[in-house]
Amino acid sequence: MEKICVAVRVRPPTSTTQDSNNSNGNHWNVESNRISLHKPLGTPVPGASYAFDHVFDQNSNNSGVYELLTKDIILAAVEGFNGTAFAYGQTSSGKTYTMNGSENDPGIISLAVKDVFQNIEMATSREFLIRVSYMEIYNEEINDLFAPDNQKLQIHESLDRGVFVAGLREEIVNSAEQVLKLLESGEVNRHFGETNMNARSSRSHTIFRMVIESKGKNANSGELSNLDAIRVSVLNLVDLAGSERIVKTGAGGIRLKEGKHINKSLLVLGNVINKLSEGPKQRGHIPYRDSKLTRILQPALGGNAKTSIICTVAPEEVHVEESKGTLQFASRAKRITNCAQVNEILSDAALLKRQKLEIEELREKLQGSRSEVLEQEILKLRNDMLKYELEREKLAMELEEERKSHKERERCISEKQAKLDDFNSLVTSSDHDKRSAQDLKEESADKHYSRDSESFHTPSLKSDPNGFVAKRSNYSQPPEFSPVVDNFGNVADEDMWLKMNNGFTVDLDALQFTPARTTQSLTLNEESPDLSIEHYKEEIENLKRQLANAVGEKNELERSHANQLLLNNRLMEEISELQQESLLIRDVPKKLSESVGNCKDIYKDILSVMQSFVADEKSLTSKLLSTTSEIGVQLFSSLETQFFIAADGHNVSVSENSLVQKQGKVIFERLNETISSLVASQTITASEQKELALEDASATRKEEISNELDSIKESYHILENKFKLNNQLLEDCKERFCNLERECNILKEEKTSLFQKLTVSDKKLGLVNDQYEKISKDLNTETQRRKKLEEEITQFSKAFSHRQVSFRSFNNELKSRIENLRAPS
Ligand SMILES: Nc1ncnc2c1ncn2[C@@H]1O[C@H](COP(=O)(O)OP(=O)(O)OP(=O)(O)O)[C@@H](O)[C@H]1O
Repeated sequence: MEKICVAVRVRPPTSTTQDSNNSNGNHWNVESNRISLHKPLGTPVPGASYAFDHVFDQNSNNSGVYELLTKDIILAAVEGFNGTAFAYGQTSSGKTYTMNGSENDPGIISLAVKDVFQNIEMATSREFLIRVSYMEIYNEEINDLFAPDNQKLQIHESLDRGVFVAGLREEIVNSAEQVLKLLESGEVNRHFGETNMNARSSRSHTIFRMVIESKGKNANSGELSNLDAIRVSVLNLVDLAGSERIVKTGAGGIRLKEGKHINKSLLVLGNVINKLSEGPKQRGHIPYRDSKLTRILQPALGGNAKTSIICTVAPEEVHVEESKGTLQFASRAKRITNCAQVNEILSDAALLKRQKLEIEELREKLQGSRSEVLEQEILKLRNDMLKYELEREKLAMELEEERKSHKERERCISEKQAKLDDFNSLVTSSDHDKRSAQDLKEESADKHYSRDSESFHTPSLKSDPNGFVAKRSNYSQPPEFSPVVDNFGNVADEDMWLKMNNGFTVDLDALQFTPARTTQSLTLNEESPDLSIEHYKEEIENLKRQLANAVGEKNELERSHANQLLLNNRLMEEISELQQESLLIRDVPKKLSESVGNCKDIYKDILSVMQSFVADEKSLTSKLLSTTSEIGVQLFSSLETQFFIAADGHNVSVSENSLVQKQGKVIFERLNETISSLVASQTITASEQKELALEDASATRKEEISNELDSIKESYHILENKFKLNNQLLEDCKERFCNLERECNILKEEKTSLFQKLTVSDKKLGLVNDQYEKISKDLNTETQRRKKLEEEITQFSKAFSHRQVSFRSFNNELKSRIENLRAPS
């Protein structure tokens, strides 16, 4: 047995609260492992001093916290002990910072992951398998952070796995880096939200889980008991959502709903811690089942695990009340003792494990049903079992009969086969005996055997006189008929024919039997010598058909026999399954009887607690309570008896039923008596009534006033907050107005300078326009001048060509005159 390790960590004041913290109010003082509230002048506030295993002040870092609080748990987890570390505290007190850390100050989760892998590397004598999962409990629903589609997962409980979340994705990992990457991806799916208290407030409880399995490396050679065992430990690292006062967080809508769920589950956690801190005798029923969080953390709280809790505290004076609440929670948690032990599973117990699982599944299936339904189901299963047994016996008998008739048929077939063989041998020997000189005559004729001969295709006999064909053709008497081929199985194949007949090929298809044989050595024929060969043929054909039928029948029977065997095996399997199931079911009433016993104890506890609230033992309420208690206990006892009887393996007999009925009757009478006595006690005197009425009225009034006072306080807080908010808004507005005014002036200046620039540009534009018009005019004049010049050039070129023509004719004329002149006259 060891106590839970509890530490407190005070976070540094946040930038938004730093100013208010500087105000000279009460403050927390940390000294060694003690934290106490001090007045502004340093005197301690009475009753507000707490001691823990460790107290970390504002200057602490995550690795310091890890070293002192969590490292041992991680080492133990590698050695096979379950471990849990969780952070508890009001919203914005630094839980997520402690568990997840920051870039410069890695949190407990990443330090733990790295340490696990480092320790595994050092444990060289064992081999390890690590699985990780990451879930959140958001609005009392479990979601898988590694697989966002896995929502609303259910919690189950089994003998070997304990409490577990069904359907949660588990990743097998082999390095710290891989785990940290997975965590990063899971973090994206987590629910965060902004509140007045925390810009990034966790809206869900998260549980990061590592399952560490290990086995000795030399399992086969070493001592069986130690090395063959598999160690399985579960390490939970939990970041709880913070408790919050709705007024402070300013939550509404979704945030409000989340806040309610968070507070409710933390309240249940508080209740569980309260109960556990009371010690084993006083604690009674522990309400683990009241929330998913406590259900999952059940082994960590008073169970088989090493557990540490880090309670985070916000230093600001405004949070003093919440911080006190956290410290009280921590003080109570300190009293809890756990009993951690190495979890070892023997490998040859795997079958047993599976059976336990099946029993568990069956139990779960049956849980929630009422006892009659259970009994009916048991009866139904028993009936089914009997039915199956009967059916099995019937089938076994049928099978036996089938076997017998099968043997009979086989015997018939073998007899027929023997007959047929006899017949064949008779036919063969008779053929052999009746070889005749006719063969010799045919021998010469066969020399000239022609393949064209339509009548009789018989192979050469001379080629191999001792061969099969020759022998078969060697009739002692002149045959009128060729031998009868009884069975083509005995006839040589084509190659053989060729070998035997020196290249002569016989057409087996054309082989015919000659008609009407007169002599046969067969006994049958002796009795009826006139029997024709057709008759034999027919008989042989018949026998062959019979044989084929018999063989078919035999095959069919073999098939059905195999089917029957299969069916039989299947039935045997089903029956043994059913027998196992019925054995398991037989255990159910016993378990139910146990759980009814437990319920009875819890019920008693509840009622005794309720009675302790009633001051006057003789009051009506007290009487009512004690009667209810007795009735309830009796009811539970009858249920217990019922289940006990059922667990004994009997159906509830008539006499037992009447016993239960009697008990019911007694309960009913007791109830009637109580009601009448209650009614009687109501007739009290008028003065007593008045007194009571007055007392009631004053109590009610007092309660009303106290309620009103509470609501006024609450409204005052709300108004105060609103006032602060409005002031803040006003300040913001002023600042924004100044900013806007400044921006407006700048804009005005910009506008004037732009206007000036615009005028200058206008002037420049006018000048450019003038220049443009002038250039256009010049261009027109130039164009016209150019046109004129072109016309002149045209005229000049016309005149030039005209002159060129007249010059050429003048030249010609001149040339002819010179010719004339030169010519001798
Ligand atoms: N030890 C610390 N050193 C520096 N900053 C811290 C420390 N603890 C908390 N903070 C800062 O305080 C703020 C609130 O912390 P955090 O989000 O961890 O609170 P929480 O308890 O997880 O709140 P909630 O329950 O709303 O999720 C964050 O900005 C965080 O960085």
